[in-house]
Amino acid sequence: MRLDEAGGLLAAESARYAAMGWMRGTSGNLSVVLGRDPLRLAVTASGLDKGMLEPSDVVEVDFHGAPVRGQPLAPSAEAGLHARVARVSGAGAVVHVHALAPVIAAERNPGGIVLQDLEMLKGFGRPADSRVVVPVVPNSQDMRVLGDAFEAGYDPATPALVVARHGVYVWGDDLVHARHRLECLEWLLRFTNAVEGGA
Ligand SMILES: CSCCC(=O)C(=O)COP(=O)(O)O
Ligand SMILES: [Zn+2]
Repeated sequence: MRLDEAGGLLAAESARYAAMGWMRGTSGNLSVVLGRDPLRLAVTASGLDKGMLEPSDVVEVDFHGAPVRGQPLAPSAEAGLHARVARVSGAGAVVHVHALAPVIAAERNPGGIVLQDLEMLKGFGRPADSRVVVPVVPNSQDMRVLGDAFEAGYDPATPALVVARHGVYVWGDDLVHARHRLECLEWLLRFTNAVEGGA
């Protein structure tokens, strides 16, 4: 995929998440894989209102999340984790939002959030009767620390990571696949929070 094509897709998906209230302020970031050998991603630029991105508000980064050449905008501060997730999982797209339900669920379940016997698990790529543990890692400003924590608990069958007191990452074959998974996971976590008591 070309960078300009990726920019259009990332801007449209970001606007959609922002309208859902999952990218408040300048929070959240999205990426799509442009090529695998070597790994290249298009990632949203840092610090912008993700509900108002232009297709040019993206940056091409390498497998460390660093810009591949002189580009006018800085990549997302979390580009390094996007690249790590794409590299380890083989996903074609990684999405990160600041929806509230995942953060509340992680606060209550810092060792991992258990989801079980729910029809919506099928929208997360798992059988309805399965037992899924969504990993939770402590927040860090160092993407290598977050990446190491992600990789240590990585289960190829579970395409999500919750960063405590921060937000959630979900990945898929492409941006639409990742969105469908995220929408279902957010529903599952809202359900879990409600059953456990509270929001
Ligand atoms: C108020 S958002 C704090 C930074 C963050 O967690 C985030 O998702 C946005 O960072 P970016 O560098 O991608 O704008
Ligand atoms: Zn974030």
